[in-house]
Amino acid sequence: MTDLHTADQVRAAEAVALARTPEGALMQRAATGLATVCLRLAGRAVGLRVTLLVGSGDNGGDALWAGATLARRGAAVTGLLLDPDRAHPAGLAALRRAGARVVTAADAAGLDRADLVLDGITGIGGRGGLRPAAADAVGRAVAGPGLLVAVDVPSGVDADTGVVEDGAFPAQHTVTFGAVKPGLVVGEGRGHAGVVHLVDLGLELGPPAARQLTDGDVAALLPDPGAGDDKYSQGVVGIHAGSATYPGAGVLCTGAALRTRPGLVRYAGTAAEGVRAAWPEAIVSSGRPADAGRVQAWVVGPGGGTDDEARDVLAEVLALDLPVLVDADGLTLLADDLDLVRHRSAPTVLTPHDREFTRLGFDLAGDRIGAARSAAADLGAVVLLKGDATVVAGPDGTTFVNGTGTPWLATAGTGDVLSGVVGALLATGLPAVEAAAAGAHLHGRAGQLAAAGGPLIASDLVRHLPAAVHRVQGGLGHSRA
Ligand SMILES: NC(=O)C1=CN([C@@H]2O[C@H](COP(=O)(O)OP(=O)(O)OC[C@H]3O[C@@H](n4cnc5c(N)ncnc54)[C@H](OP(=O)(O)O)[C@@H]3O)[C@@H](O)[C@H]2O)[C@@H](O)CC1
Ligand SMILES: [K+]
Repeated sequence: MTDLHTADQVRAAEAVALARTPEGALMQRAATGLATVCLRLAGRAVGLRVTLLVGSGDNGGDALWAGATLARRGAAVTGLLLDPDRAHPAGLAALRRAGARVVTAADAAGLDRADLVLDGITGIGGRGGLRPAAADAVGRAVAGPGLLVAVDVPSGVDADTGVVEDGAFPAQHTVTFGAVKPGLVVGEGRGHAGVVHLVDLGLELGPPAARQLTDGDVAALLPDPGAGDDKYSQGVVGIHAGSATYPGAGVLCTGAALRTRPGLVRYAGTAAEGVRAAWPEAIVSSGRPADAGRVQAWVVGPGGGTDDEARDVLAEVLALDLPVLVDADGLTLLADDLDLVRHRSAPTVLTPHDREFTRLGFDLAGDRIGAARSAAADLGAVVLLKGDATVVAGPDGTTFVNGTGTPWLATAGTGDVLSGVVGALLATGLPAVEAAAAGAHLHGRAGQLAAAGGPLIASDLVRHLPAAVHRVQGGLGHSRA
């Protein structure tokens, strides 16, 4: 599990640690970790041309100290001071002692010829868009071929929300201190942070603001069937998706459920003929969900249309005292009567993309974690807000950010697959927020595996689900972390 802590949480823990350690010790620890990662990434120090973009706070101090270490190892380091009078004094002295060049913005020629650029403009103390001198330095540095490494947080990225301001530093790697901040793994911030490396500062952090599951965490939520299990004990999922004219959503959703947890899948709906042809393993009927027989969780909505019949089915399923996942057309219908969800006592999982989220009446202004959380609290439901890094929030504030997403998943039908995966996990009896988070993780892993063979379509995802389950359980020679 990767715990995600906000800037305020890190600051509070740092304040406690600072009071217990000699002056400068924490910054030394951070800078040593930073230099170590840089050396590993660059593969050498001697002759390496390094440019430090140095802001006026402690983030700049980290860059200066790390630059001094690299210079002592033989790198040709240039420190560009964006606010020379306010550069971290001890860090600057160390850089000069190590023999590095120190320049100001007026004298910054050659910025685009570095092999490695360290962004120490702002960290968790940054506010808003970069100031002109900083933005100009970023623009010139990124025009070159150098490896782009952000110190703690890419400057211009909000550490908590992942909102990216114009001119922000587009890092390929981010070396972050004390804890991974949510803004490095969610929204546009994920793309700007690149690969995140955590340097442990030994901080005593409280409960995280959000979490990211690892393969090992998901494996623990998916125990293999035991000798005493039968098709019912693994959970029976019911699916109402697709239509006679467009059976695709029913076929994909049913297939995904079967491939995730092949206990028993019941399909009830008008795509019965297509689903039966595709999946002889499913128990298929064209009747109403309430008549489908024993079911432990329902999926309703994908490709089901928005007519009166679909509206009746949605109300009928939501009236059952069982976990229910609502997606796609079901969300469109739900937007007219959110009380259908608010009044439930059994768990509900809603899986909107951005447009469906706003259609439900919630604001989505940059802060995806905050938005998903407030919708979940308002509705008393688990909200899975789809995205490059899908956010899953429970009504009690429990929050997960998915780390396995791939842009290849942005193709038709992948949402139907996700609904089937999460529905199958809900039917096993997992708490709804964990079923949703684990489902998003598996769906992403299946996407990564499918995309390894080139562009993927949704049915490739279904085919790769067993391999994704195997992968998270430690198969294919991969570690679980
Ligand atoms: N505390 C600790 O123990 C440890 C902290 N550590 C490190 O400290 C970092 C936090 O340091 P911090 O608090 O000094 O803030 P920081 O991120 O450097 O930014 C503030 C400065 O930036 C400026 N500035 C603001 N916005 C700007 C903008 N848009 N564009 C341009 N400039 C802008 C702002 O200027 P001002 O508003 O004051 O004029 C101010 O001078 C943290 O991320 C980690 O790297 C580690 O060493 C581990 C130990
Ligand atoms: K930075």
